[in-house]
Amino acid sequence: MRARDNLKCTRKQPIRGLRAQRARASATSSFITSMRMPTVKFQHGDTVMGRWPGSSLYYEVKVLNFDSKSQLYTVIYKDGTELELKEQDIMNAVSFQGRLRSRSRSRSPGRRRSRSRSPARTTRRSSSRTSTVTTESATTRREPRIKEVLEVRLTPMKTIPTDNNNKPEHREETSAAANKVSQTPVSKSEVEPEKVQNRYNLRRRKDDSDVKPAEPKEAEVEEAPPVAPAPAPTTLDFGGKIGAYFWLLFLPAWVLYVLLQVNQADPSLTNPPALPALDSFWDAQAFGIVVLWMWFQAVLYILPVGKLSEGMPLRSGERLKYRTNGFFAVTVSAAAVAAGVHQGVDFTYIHSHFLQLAAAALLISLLLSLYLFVRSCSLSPEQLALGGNSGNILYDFFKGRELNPRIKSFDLKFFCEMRPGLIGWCVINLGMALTEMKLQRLQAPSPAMLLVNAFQLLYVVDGLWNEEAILTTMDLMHDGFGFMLAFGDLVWVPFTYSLQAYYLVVHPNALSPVAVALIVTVKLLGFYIFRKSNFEKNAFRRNPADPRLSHLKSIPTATGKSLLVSGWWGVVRHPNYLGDLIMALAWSLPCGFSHLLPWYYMLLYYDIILSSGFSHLLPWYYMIYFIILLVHRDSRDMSECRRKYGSAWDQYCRTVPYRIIPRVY
Ligand SMILES: NC(=O)C1=CN([C@@H]2O[C@H](COP(=O)(O)OP(=O)(O)OC[C@H]3O[C@@H](n4cnc5c(N)ncnc54)[C@H](OP(=O)(O)O)[C@@H]3O)[C@@H](O)[C@H]2O)C=CC1
Ligand SMILES: CC(C)=CCC[C@@H](C)[C@H]1CC=C2C3=C(CC[C@@]21C)[C@@]1(C)CC[C@H](O)C(C)(C)[C@@H]1CC3
Repeated sequence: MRARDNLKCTRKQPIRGLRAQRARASATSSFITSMRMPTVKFQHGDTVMGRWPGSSLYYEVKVLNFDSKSQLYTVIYKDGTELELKEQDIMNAVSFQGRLRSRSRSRSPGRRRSRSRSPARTTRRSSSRTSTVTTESATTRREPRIKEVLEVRLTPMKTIPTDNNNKPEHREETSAAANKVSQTPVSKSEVEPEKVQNRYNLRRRKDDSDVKPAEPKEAEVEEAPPVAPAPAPTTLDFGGKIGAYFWLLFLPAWVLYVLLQVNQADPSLTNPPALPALDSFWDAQAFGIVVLWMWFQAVLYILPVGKLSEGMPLRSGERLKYRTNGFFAVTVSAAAVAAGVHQGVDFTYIHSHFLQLAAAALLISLLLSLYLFVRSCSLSPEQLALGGNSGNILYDFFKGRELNPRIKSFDLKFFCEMRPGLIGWCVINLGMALTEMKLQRLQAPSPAMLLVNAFQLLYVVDGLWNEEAILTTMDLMHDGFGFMLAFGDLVWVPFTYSLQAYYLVVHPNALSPVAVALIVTVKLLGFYIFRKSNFEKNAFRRNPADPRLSHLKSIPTATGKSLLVSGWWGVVRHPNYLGDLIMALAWSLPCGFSHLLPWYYMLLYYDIILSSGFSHLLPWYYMIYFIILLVHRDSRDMSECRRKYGSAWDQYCRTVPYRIIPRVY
């Protein structure tokens, strides 16, 4: 009851500025003096800024009480979450604003000009911004490398999921969820913070029904708050610094090795390719073709055709605009390629110069990564991605420092992720189909080749049709743009995702109509799960009140964003990965499953390893890589969401215990 009163009070009486703060403080302090209690910095009822555990985010909170024994303050967030915080993680709203102002003054002259310095203006800004206010903590500012350690007492609590209209979920369902929790405990590593040493004591108000998860409103987002510089990451992905050196050397070498291997007449493991002379990788014409292709895609990207979509709010609250005309780009590209085929352009060149084309793309991705790294050195820490500024040059070069590198409105990360590589992959597949026809003397591509081409084309066209959805993915929202993505987008995707088609050129595989029907069914099932789940998350992130999602339940988080706990996101934590994996299976099946047999025997008889052809692995290459990629991506995302959402994320993990495959993983 008291908590509810406090919450109402928070809503009705936002911070009124220094005078109100002082009046309240003096009234409470005389009360405290008369009670002969030890003096405490913040008083019951004060509206202050409280740091969210494990992050550098501060939210407006109300002080409920102070425990002199533990020296902890109990505070309540606007979504009803109660936490116990140490004094050093709480800031007086006025000094908080002062600090933000002084930071923004010293760091951004442009912003200084656009802001009023009057206290009234300051107060209004702080009270109107009901969602999040972001800054770095005093500790991280002074000592950016200090590991963030917050001693906060949190007790996992039941969060009552609301439906999409923010009505509390039906009681029975809540208790069902609670039962489920006790039956399926979440693993320790999932619940326990990885980077933060926390003792839990997180309480939610008993009655959540009137708590509307605060999604950022347009006006709030437009009033850009000062930006938190990216603190140096405390844990490094991809095996840390040593891992980054390894990947930097291994990934390009691996692609070139695989391409040399598949180029051989006998591509088996027992027949490793001889290292060719360096100049055989270089072909000026192939380089010119790759440059021309990228240029062509860049022109299509900047044409003022199609929608201008808004990205998700950045740490500054700003939202970038993206030209999402991917479907237009793929249509024009298809028309250009069709015209080329009609005019007799020899697309079998792609097959015969695959290695040189890949080497050219590798060179371009390397030059691009160098450019990205150099330009990121002159940026302020606010523009860097979280996780990309470890201070180690090679790690940061690999991981990517700048979050949204742009040349005017040309977004390099968005362009590379969605255009040249992705559309190029389809053109390569077409080249393989035409080569198959030529080498196998066919009138039309084989059914297996047609399936692989059609499935992967559908995947790419779907991605471009729903291009806006990429704006809510990890790469666009969190990852910096560096070698990993530049290489991934421009080399890895087009030149390794097309290996199934490459394989079929010289390894024909006859398919019965039943097999075709089965494979198509698998593909459609995967596609359905992938599309529906991505749609749900994307639509929910764009507009949580979307009427099409009114049947879904969500739980609020202290950041103002909610998490879906029903629908596809209530089945597993990454339903979109599940759909993607099923589709990957359908891409490999047309190449034949008998190739899996040698692998089965390999486990039994070592000597068969030597006689098993590497060619057998090729069609399953994507599937194997993709499982590794998605499992790793899932764990990266888990840590990131744990950091962002704290106990609400734990609650989600308890309610939805499986990550990708229901009841398996
Ligand atoms: N073919 C390929 O090579 C690859 C394909 N992909 C595909 O790309 C797509 C995007 O993948 P990716 O970016 O990795 O991840 P997701 O699209 O799954 O995005 C993860 C983010 O979604 C939000 N989220 C997580 N759980 C919930 C929930 N319950 N309710 C609402 N929001 C939630 C979180 O962000 P927040 O809360 O901050 O909004 C989280 O960080 C997937 O379909 C994947 O299969 C990915 C990699 C490679
Ligand atoms: C080994 C290595 C260097 C890996 C880098 C990872 C990248 C290859 C992938 C990271 C996320 C990706 C996505 C797609 C392609 C692969 C990369 C770039 C994607 C564009 C494919 C089409 C989908 O419809 C998609 C838009 C959902 C997807 C987004 C993520």
